[in-house]
Amino acid sequence: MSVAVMGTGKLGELVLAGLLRSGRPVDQVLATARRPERAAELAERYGIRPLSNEAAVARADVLVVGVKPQDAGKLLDEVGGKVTADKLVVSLCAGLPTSFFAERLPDGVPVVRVMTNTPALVDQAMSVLSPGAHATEEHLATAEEIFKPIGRTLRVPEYQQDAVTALSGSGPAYLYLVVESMIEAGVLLGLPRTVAHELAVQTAVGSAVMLRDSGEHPAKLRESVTSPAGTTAAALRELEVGGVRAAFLGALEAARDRARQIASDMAGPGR
Ligand SMILES: NC(=O)C1=CN([C@@H]2O[C@H](COP(=O)(O)OP(=O)(O)OC[C@H]3O[C@@H](n4cnc5c(N)ncnc54)[C@H](OP(=O)(O)O)[C@@H]3O)[C@@H](O)[C@H]2O)C=CC1
Ligand SMILES: O=C(O)[C@@H]1CCC=N1
Repeated sequence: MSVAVMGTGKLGELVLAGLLRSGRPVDQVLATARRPERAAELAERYGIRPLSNEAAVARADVLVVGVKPQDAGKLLDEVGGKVTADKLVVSLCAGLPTSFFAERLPDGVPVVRVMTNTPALVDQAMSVLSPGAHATEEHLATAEEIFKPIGRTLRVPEYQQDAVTALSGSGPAYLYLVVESMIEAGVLLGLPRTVAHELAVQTAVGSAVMLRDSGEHPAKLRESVTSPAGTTAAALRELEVGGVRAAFLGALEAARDRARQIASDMAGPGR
């Protein structure tokens, strides 16, 4: 089964690299790019020969749409009409419902919507799948074959995908901001930047692995760090005064609302 990444940017490249890393033969991994310089970069890095969108649609069994949501309409105008119902379209586009694709593809073409994230780089992605109208169990399993080797997968009903995008799609950025802020705080306290960096990164990695492997609720793990009348309680009070929890609630709502806005901006003919 051959897979084409259509629009190989930051996320598309991670999927492409994951396909190759997971042992898929190089002649079954295809990619398209808009700019010749980008095509050359991908060819050099992965030993593939990027091809046109039209050639990818003709050759691949699975078409992974990696363009920005705002470019998806144009891509579908270009090649959507040539996609046949024996192919599978996998959309990585934030916000866009599978109905957006169904309206621009021939009748019966199956579409699976997937929200993955950048830890795909280290086979630690969280990829969340939802079937569109014509996608069967077999199509979902085919999509999972692409994403399981690069992390965890989960299926949710499509109406949950904007919330998923806000949590795990954008989530790495929130965690990086926390680590970045801890590094700056360490520097403020007088630590050399390299030391602050190492401490913050290893603390993030150790805490994340413990969270996953212990299976404990984060509140319990936080309590076990917080000694009575100790340093952690003093720090946590400042974070609560700063409204960190409320800021996260507001941030995820904003991300969810932005996903909805992207979809409504793209709705209608000619977009
Ligand atoms: N980045 C992330 O963490 C995540 C992104 N996503 C989704 O993934 C998608 C890609 O995001 P991201 O990788 O960040 O964005 P990028 O802009 O890095 O990637 C999009 C790529 O598509 C290319 N492209 C656009 N139109 C065409 C076309 N007609 N034919 C061929 N290639 C084309 C662009 O080319 P050019 O280089 O010329 O601009 C670019 O390389 C988005 O839909 C986003 O919502 C989902 C989850 C996480
Ligand atoms: O910021 C974005 O729109 C994309 C989708 C989720 C993560 N990055």
